[in-house]
Amino acid sequence: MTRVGFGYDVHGLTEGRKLILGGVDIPHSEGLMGHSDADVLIHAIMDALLGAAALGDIGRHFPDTDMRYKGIASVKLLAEVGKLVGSRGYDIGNIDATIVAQKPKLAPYIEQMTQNIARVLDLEPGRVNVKATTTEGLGFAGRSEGIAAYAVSLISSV
Ligand SMILES: Nc1ccn([C@@H]2O[C@H](COP(=O)(O)O)[C@@H](O)[C@H]2O)c(=O)n1
Ligand SMILES: C[C@@]1(CO)OP(=O)(O)OP(=O)(O)OC[C@H]1O
Repeated sequence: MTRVGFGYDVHGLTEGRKLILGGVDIPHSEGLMGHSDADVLIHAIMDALLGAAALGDIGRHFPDTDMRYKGIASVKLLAEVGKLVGSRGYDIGNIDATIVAQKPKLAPYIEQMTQNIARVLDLEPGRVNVKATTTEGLGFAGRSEGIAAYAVSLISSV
């Protein structure tokens, strides 16, 4: 059986934090706030995978009240989600994601993000696609108050 999953996440931008997206440390004047490294792209992807497998969401598996996850690299959590989905008898077909950010320009970092995600989930790179868009200055993302990410995934019973 093939199943689809969807994930969405938002984190606010602030000075004094690193900007980590798809496991890539991106030079910028601000970074994302969160209990973890606040990698909003990885969070959306994890929720898409958990959703496809009917396993809830990241808050259920990695509560933001648990100090084990304070400052953790979200790619480590993604590896856990990949194992969990695999342990339930599913293979990941593909992942597609969109980052919504007015700035910085993300195009130079997209390939590295894609490679990181594929490596962590032990997938061929062609099964992962990451995109970026602005909102033409509209809304919270357009005002650079935060960054959002959307993701979908397909998984299939082995
Ligand atoms: N933070 C971003 C946002 C977008 N891009 C790239 O620019 C292209 C055009 O963006 P629009 O919002 O005008 O659609 C988009 O397709 C991305 O390739 C980017 O690099 N970083
Ligand atoms: C990732 C977790 C880990 O504690 O913390 P945050 O970085 O705050 O991110 P969020 O998107 O709010 O999801 C909750 C948590 O699972």
